[in-house]
Amino acid sequence: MTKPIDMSPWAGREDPEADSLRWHQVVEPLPQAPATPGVALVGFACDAGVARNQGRVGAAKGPRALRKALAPLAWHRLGPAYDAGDIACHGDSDMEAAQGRLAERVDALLAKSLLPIVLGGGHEVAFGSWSGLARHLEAGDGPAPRVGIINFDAHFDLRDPAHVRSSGTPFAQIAEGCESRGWPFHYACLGVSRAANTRALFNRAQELGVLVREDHEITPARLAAVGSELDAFIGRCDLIYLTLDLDVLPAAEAPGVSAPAAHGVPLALLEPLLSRVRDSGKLALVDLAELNPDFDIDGHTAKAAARLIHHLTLNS
Ligand SMILES: N=CN[C@@H](CCC(=O)O)C(=O)O
Ligand SMILES: [Mn+2]
Ligand SMILES: [Mn+2]
Repeated sequence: MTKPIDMSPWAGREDPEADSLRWHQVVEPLPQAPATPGVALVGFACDAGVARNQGRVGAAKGPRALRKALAPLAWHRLGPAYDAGDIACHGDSDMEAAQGRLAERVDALLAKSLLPIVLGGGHEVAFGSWSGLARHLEAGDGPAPRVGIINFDAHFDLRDPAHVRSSGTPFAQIAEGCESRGWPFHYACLGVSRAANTRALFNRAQELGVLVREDHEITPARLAAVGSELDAFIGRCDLIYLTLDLDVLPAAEAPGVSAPAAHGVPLALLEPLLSRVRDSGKLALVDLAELNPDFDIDGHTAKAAARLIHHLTLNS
C-alpha cells in the first residue's frame, strides 16, 4: 500500500477576489492517470550526500521548506501542477538505494508526459534524477537523444566517485553512466567559483569538455554573450536536464545551503538565463539542490528557490 501524499505544506492566504489563485490552491496530489500533462514535484529528502561530502547537513528538510515557500506564490500558469510525494533516504547506507527509488519515480513521471521537478536534498539528487531520465530514454525506441546537462552551481561536483560517492560527485557518476552506455556527455556548469574548486576539478572539467562559465564572468555586460553560449549548447542537444544548486546564488540571497557562495550569480542574472532554457522547448527534467532550512535566514533561500520554480514553469 502506498502512503498518501502529505499535502499539509500546501497552505497559505486565500484572497476573496476572483482570479486570485495561489499555488497551494491549485497543486493536487498526483493521480494515477493525470488527464493533462503538467509539472510534477517530487521531493528527495536526503542528507547522506552532504554528510559524505563533509558538508553541513539539513538538506533532507529541503523539500518540505520549498513546498511551503512555493505554496503562497501567485498562480499564473495554465497547466496543472501535481505533488508526487517524497523519496526519503534512511541514512548513509540507503543513499544509493534512495537514488534508485528516485530514478524509478522520475521515470514513471516522464512516462506520464509530465515535467518532473525534483526538490533536493543535497546535490546527490542529480545522480538519481539523471538515472530516471536515462531509464526513460533507454525504454524508448531508436537512438538515445543527446541530453544536455545544464548545472548552475558554484561547484563542478565532478569529484572522483572512486573515493566516495557524495553530493560532490554526481556529474562524474553521470559521465561514467554516459560512457558505459556509449552516450555523449554534454555538461555545462555555470557560476563556478575558482576559489571553491581545486585544480584537479578544473582539469577534469576540461578533459570532459565541460562548458564552464565562472561566477565573475556572468555580469550584466556579458549576460547576452553568456546567453548566446547557452543557446548554442542547447542547440547541440535534443533534451535538457536542468539542475540548480542554490549555492550558485550569492550567500546574501541564499544563506541556507551547505556551502554558501561569497561571490555567486544573483537571481537577477540567473533568471534571464533560465528563461532561455525554459523557452527552448527541450526542457525534460529539473531539480533544485542543497536547500538547507537549518541555515536559512527568514526563509530567504527557500523563497529564492520557490521563485525559481515559479519562473521556470511560468509559460507552461
Ligand atoms: N555539492 C557540493 N559540493 C561542494 C562542496 C564544497 C564545500 O563544502 O566547500 C564540493 O564538493 O565541491
Ligand atoms: Mn554547489
Ligand atoms: Mn552542486
